[in-house]
Amino acid sequence: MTTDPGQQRIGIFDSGVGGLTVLTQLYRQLPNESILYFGDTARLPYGTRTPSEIVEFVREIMAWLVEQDVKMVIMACNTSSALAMEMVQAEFDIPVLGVILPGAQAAVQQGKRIGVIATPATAASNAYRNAILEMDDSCLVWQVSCPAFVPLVEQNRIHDPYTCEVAREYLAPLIQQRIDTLIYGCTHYPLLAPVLRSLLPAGVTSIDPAVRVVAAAARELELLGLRNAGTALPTRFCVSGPPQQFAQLSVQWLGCTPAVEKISLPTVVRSEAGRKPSPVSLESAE
Ligand SMILES: N[C@@H](CCC(=O)O)C(=O)O
Repeated sequence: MTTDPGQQRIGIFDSGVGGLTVLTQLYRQLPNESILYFGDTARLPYGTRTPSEIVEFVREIMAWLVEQDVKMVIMACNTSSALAMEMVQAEFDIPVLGVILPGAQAAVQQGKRIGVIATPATAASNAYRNAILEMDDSCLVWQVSCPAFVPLVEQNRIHDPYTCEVAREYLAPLIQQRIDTLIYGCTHYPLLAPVLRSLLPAGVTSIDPAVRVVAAAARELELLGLRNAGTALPTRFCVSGPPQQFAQLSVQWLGCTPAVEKISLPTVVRSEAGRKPSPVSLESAE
């Protein structure tokens, strides 16, 4: 166990390279913090999985991150944030932030006609629609499920003409509705920003929830007295699939080739350390 809690790492996770958009924001806004990045590359994409599969994956990842002694977790994955936030808050006793609320908040401060592009699981969950309407019920929300995007990013086909074609199709109904704001409702999508921006009318503001979630993490660390006063350690990158593939793909966004470890996630058992103890009933407390 680390003695100074400030020096513990912040754990962030995604199915693949999408979380790098959150990592980039962490480097910008919290340069002194040390990060542990996990990409569940053996099981991506998450967006076409069932809700119960997603909850199970997140449970395993959370248990592993707690084992690694992180001081906070940022779910750098909209699909996980949309489907597993409730489970995480009920079962794990460390600060955890998701991307949905910060993204919704940024959008309602920006516009009234809001488009959301997201994975099929996130779109079907209505997490963004519900969060936006709860904050401002005068907003209009259109959600589009974009199943092709994550595989295209993970196959490094961002500049492929086919990607532009697919993006044009996904954005068409939103442009037709004259949206003024577009939420990148998947952390992979800011990596497609050059393509998406070339198709969107100039007046549409695009929202990357990563900016806000990291700002919220900074406030939370401050509040809890968990900011690192020292210098950041190099980011530790871990994946469940081939490490070389992740390293080769991510170099274009990181600007250097990361050292990547392959790890196996633990099978979760209820009484693991760091998890909330199950509530004690009156009978057993007596
Ligand atoms: N980065 C993705 C995960 C997408 C996927 O694996 O389908 C998200 O934010 O939802």
